[in-house]
Amino acid sequence: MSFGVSREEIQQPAPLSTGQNGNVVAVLPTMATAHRLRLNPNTEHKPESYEGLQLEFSPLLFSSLERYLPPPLLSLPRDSKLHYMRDIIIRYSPDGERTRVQRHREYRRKIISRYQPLHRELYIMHASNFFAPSFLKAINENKEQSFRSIMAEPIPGVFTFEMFQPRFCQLLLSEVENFEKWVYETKFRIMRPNTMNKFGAVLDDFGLETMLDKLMEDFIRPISKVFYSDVGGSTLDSHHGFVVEYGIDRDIELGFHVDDSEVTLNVCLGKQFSGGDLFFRGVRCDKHVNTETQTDEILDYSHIPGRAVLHRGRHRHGARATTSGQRFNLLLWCRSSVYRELRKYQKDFSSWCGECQREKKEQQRVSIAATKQELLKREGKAATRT
Ligand SMILES: O=C(O)CCC(=O)C(=O)O
Ligand SMILES: [Fe+2]
Repeated sequence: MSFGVSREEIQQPAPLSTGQNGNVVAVLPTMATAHRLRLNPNTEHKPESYEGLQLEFSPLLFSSLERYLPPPLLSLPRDSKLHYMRDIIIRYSPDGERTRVQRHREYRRKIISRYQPLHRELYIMHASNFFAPSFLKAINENKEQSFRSIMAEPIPGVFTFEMFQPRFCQLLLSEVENFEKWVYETKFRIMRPNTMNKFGAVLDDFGLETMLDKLMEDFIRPISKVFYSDVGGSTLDSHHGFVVEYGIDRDIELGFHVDDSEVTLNVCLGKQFSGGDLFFRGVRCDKHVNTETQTDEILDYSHIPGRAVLHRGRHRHGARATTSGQRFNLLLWCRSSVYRELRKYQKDFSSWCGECQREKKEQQRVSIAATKQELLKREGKAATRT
């Protein structure tokens, strides 16, 4: 399940980027992600003892639940496992998170019971009707080489490929417009995808959650497992799916930001438009989110209907003004609860953060220079002795 989002604006020192006014980075604060458990317990695993700790639930509950944790979490410190399991228990406890989840469920239930879908065929995954044949073939082959054969990678970590059939794009657009019409006529107060968008609709809220879950699990996760394993690409387990709408009477542009996702799928659905380029400016961890852009991190991409862009959520980006016509894009923010838990303990992000990489290289350069200096000094001393 996913929730409405708010974004937080952060000051950004002037980046080395072309033409964007944005000296602001908008970061989407972390939303509650769906923590997951295994279906069957790992009977080989010997759980820790949680006796003697100040806990609001029985220590035995934690020991029993530990066998259900996803395998990568089992070797974490006891505190971490405790934290993860506590989040799950709280979700099912009387107050707090549970109230929030329940309110959102109630909101969805109301919409789904009142809104009449226009194209029911969209609500169940039908791969051969939805996807371009080249995309389906690559997914079926499920090999890095097959994925690469249909993809362009204009800058490391950003992949673009033909994904949806034109008819699917038209049907989804027409469904979203029908939903918006219903919202207008019934004056139902809906939540927009996030606070930076005044327009657009959360697809999960009006019945498309199951279809989008399938899209993530069967189509995006296999690709992410290959290209984004360093940010939990193989353990994506929840999503936030929505459509954004740009044009003269809609949103115009989208400021510089990072997504609240591990991996983002962004597909242009149409219609006819000019402008609206997506710009990328390097991947950053929390600590480095406001650091300068390097020249080799600059990418400007023009959307093409039916074509997908796949990137890490932490890849800084924004969308320029749509100057005429209307642009609709489908966004699927894919998240991994397991990765988010692990990230709290792992502070080396140099496999994906451009600035962490630069810092690491600089440290290595300094240490090599110091070693060379030391060796030269020793050789110099040895030379004077002989
Ligand atoms: O409009 C676009 O293509 C970008 C949308 C986006 O980045 C977002 O909604 O997070
Ligand atoms: Fe985004």
